Amino acid sequence: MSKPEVLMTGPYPTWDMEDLDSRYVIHRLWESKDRDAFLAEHADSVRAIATRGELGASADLMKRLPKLEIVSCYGVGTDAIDLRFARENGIHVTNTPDVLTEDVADLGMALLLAAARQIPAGDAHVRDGQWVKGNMHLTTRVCGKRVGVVGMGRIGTAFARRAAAFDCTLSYFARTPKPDLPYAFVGDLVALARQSDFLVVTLAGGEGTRGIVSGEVIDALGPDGIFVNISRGTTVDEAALLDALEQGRIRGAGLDVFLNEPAIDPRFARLQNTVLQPHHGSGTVETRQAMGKLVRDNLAAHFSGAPLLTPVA
Ligand SMILES: NC(=O)c1ccc[n+]([C@@H]2O[C@H](COP(=O)([O-])OP(=O)(O)OC[C@H]3O[C@@H](n4cnc5c(N)ncnc54)[C@H](O)[C@@H]3O)[C@@H](O)[C@H]2O)c1
Ligand SMILES: O=C(O)[C@H](O)COP(=O)(O)O
Repeated sequence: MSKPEVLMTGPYPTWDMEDLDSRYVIHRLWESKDRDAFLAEHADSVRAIATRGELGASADLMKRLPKLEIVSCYGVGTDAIDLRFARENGIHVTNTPDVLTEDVADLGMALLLAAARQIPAGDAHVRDGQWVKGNMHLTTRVCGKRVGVVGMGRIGTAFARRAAAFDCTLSYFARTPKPDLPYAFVGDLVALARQSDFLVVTLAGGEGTRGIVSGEVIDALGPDGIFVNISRGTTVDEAALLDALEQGRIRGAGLDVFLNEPAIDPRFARLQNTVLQPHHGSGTVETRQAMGKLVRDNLAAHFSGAPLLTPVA
């Protein structure tokens, strides 16, 4: 039997590419010189898209592939996939939940610690020879503080567990209370920010959460507050965040996600009170291997008629 044809929107690590190449005919969209011509050439044979969280699959792309059966996403966030179009057209969508949760939560904790304890500044103090001239300025304690988690899903819950181990007091904002969790539910995001020392965003992206962390929420966090975002850049009013950081209206931030990645607003690079990461929450070998395996297992399940492991649509 001939191999199913799969359109890939961007590359995966070598260990995935080798396996995918052995099982499927892979069409590498990112290598095409003329995207329209490339899609037209393979339109009648592509049965699957293997994509990444940030590349997604738009309705426009899916429309051009009339034989499309499944979109398998390397990432848990499906905000860049037009789920409505997929559902209306009977196209399956899968993602990679759970396998990345712990590493993303780890990075969230690392960003909080790095921003509060100003680890990059301490590193520079030692590295640049400033230490012999004098001691570094004092920083902010993390343990025992009040942490507000915005969006209490898998990653939010894993982050809260870590913060609890630092003896922090946890409260959270979600659409509905989670009675199984031993943390206080706060249904008003401004109120949550006002009563928190640190605000940590772990929400899903997409239109439902766009700009939900508004200027008002950031101001409510206050001049001693630290903001951490490990969700999507879209969840925060980024201009308001930048203004607040530049003007010292919040103490600092730890950010893994931004608008317009990777060409982020250059104002971020000039901030001394902010720790930046290149959307690397899931960026460990262990997690990326597990994510790639899940993408491949979902495709294999689909093409063998078995139930999908992690269906979204
Ligand atoms: N930084 C990274 O590298 C990285 C890695 C993986 C995931 N992520 C992001 O983290 C997000 C969360 O992942 P997860 O596995 O925890 O997903 P999840 O679905 O378990 O959690 C998302 C939470 O957001 C909540 N939510 C959605 N819309 C909301 C709204 N309008 N108001 C309040 N709460 C709302 C949901 O109820 C859910 O609890 C992903 O969607 C992705 O965007 C980032
Ligand atoms: O590559 C990514 O975007 C992240 O590592 C994981 O994807 P997600 O953030 O879409 O889950």
